[in-house]
Amino acid sequence: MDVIAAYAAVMGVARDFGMEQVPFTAATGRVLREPVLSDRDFPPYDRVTMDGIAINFETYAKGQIVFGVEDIQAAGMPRKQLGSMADCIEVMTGAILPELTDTVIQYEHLEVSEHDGFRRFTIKAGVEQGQHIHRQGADAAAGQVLIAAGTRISAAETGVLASVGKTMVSVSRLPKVAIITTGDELVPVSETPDIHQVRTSNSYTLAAALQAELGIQASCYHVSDDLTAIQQLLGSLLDQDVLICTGAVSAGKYDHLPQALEELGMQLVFHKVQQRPGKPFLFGHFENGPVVFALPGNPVSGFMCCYRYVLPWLKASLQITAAPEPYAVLGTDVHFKPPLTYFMPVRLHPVAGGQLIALPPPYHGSGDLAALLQADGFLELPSEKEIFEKGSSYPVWRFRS
Ligand SMILES: Nc1nc2c(c(=O)[nH]1)N[C@H]1C(S)=C(S)[C@@H](COP(=O)(O)OP(=O)(O)OC[C@H]3O[C@@H](n4cnc5c(N)ncnc54)[C@H](O)[C@@H]3O)O[C@H]1N2
Ligand code: MOO
Repeated sequence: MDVIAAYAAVMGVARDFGMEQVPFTAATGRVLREPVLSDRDFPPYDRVTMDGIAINFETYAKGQIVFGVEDIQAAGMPRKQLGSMADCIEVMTGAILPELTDTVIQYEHLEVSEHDGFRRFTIKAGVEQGQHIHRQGADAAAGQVLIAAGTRISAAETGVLASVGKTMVSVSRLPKVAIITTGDELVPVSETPDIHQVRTSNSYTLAAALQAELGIQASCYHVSDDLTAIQQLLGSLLDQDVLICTGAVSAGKYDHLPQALEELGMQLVFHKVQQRPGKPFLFGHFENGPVVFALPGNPVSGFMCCYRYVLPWLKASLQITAAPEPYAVLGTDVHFKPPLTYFMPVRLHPVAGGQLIALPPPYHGSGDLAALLQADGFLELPSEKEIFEKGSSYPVWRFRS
């Protein structure tokens, strides 16, 4: 199966994890499931945007430049009204524009003087009618959709939720995800491995990706290379929404995972994708049970499959409105012969004009986890070609922004 077909097959079994109501203060990073409307015009009144005075422009247009001060209108004060067209009201940023005024002049363009105990302002610069007023409804009318359903709530959305008084919001429920690692060569992080052993890292990489990208808190399990033990563990996790396994999925004598999943009743969608890394990737689902991503054990393989398949699937299932994939431009010629889609680790260099130039760091294959430290994403080089010229562009799956 090729990458395009595998991706389509994965997306074909998208699930809905449901919704929940959360306080807006706890909603950052979550996916909004209802449109958020403006409860009133934005701004809700003609808002003064400079500290200074408000006048009626017609008086100024007739040639008057000295204005006596009648009153003051500060932010938070109920609206006042200009008594005489020959006068002004001092106004502060954020205040409602006083009635019968239509123009604001900032203090920097004024000279203050006192006359018979009265304060007066003389205008020292040109004035345009209506200046320094943020008009009622200029940003949004009451009842307008400000945030569409499907938006991932960022700091900007949080501010708008506060502005419209939306204390509780409906968001996608986060799925229950279990990450299962396999392999007798793996030892816990806190232990010193023997020469033939390695510390386990895949569960941490994948859990970190889910946490960072979607705020999902996965639970992690490890099981030895034993068919019965694998079956027991998987059997106890069928109440999860998603199982992400790593390792034991290729052709080795101890690669029991495909058999264990099949015997538990998983419906296999595919096993093996024409890609490097990540060729032994297996995908399936249980009827009324979890969706299963069985990723190859090699650390870069699992990581790539997570960004190319697992995260897009989770985003679709969480009902996030999809953004188009970014492209990057190859900064060097690349040769890749096998008839496989090549996901090449690349560092991305932004250049003037908005392009991203992709350059591969030294990379020694899918066991070379440390190569990712010098990379920002995977450039997807299609299987139909062997030579990829400098200057050509391809989709890039970013894991660092
Ligand atoms: N005869 C064949 N051999 C292999 C094939 C094949 O098609 N035919 N595919 C190769 C490819 S490609 C990959 S990728 C690997 C994937 O193998 P498995 O998914 O079965 O993974 P393991 O054999 O269990 O482990 C591979 C490698 O990754 C290390 N690993 C595993 N889990 C972790 C972890 N949690 N943390 C850190 N490192 C981990 C493991 O130690 C191995 O070095 O198969 C090829 N072989
Ligand atoms: O496809 Mo494997 O993931 O090359 O190492």
